[in-house]
Amino acid sequence: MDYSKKYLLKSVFITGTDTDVGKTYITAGLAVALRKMDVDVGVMKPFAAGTAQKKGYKSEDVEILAKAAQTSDPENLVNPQFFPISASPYTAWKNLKTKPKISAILSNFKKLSKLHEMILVEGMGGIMTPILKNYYITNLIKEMKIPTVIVTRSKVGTVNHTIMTIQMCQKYKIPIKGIIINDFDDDGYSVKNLKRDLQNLTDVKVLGSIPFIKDMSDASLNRIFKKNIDLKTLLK
Ligand SMILES: Nc1ncnc2c1ncn2[C@@H]1O[C@H](COP(=O)(O)OP(=O)(O)OP(=O)(O)O)[C@@H](O)[C@H]1O
Ligand SMILES: C[C@H](N)[C@H](N)CCCCCC(=O)O
Ligand SMILES: [Mg+2]
Repeated sequence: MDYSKKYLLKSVFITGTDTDVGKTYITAGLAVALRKMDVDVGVMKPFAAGTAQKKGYKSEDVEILAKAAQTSDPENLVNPQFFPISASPYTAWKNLKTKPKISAILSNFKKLSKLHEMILVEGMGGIMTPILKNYYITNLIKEMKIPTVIVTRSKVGTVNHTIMTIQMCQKYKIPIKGIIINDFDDDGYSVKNLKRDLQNLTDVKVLGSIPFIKDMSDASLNRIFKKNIDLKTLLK
């Protein structure tokens, strides 16, 4: 079946209010829970950066995502570009002279969309991470023509970051499926109050919150995400 037509709309970009907010952990958990609902889910990390792993996938993010989705899609399809420094694609380009390849990202996304019902695409850093001059994660999401989920922490300061991220989505006319609060900080806001305030201040739905995950096994992720995330809205 040519999924690219029927299911592309189901694909979702997972962005966040910053790097290290938990986009990989949340994307992995969503991939496991959706797979357990018999959704044929694929994963993509268009750009990855950092210290390359010695074995298997270069990017640890990609390893976590591929394991969660249990796909055997080739690495160059899932992660078309890896930069061996911890930086944005733009900075990596300026430092390493390797230009980010947007066309490869978009054509690989199309190929993956033909192989699965739904693709979860993990971003990189926050939504205004620069890829080229005047081309950000926002522009990439627009060209992929898919909605986004925003991952935010529960630490104090997250309200500002979340509102700024939402306002950038609105500026670029990117549909927002919802917010997921990654409540892995022990000194953050109460999730109940944070959910109340974010929804009141932004009119964007909070799809749920995820606690500190001790066990990244399938069974654990499936239990946590099924219990805490409104997957139906995600699949609408
Ligand atoms: N819910 C969680 N439970 C336990 N640890 C978490 C959780 N979420 C994030 N972490 C911790 O925070 C680190 C960063 O999370 P993660 O790699 O998912 O961030 P990211 O937003 O994907 O970052 P990047 O922008 O580099 O892709 C993880 O390596 C893990 O140690
Ligand atoms: C390497 C790191 N873990 C991320 N993958 C890349 C984060 C880019 C951040 C750009 C910035 O806002 O400074
Ligand atoms: Mg990540």
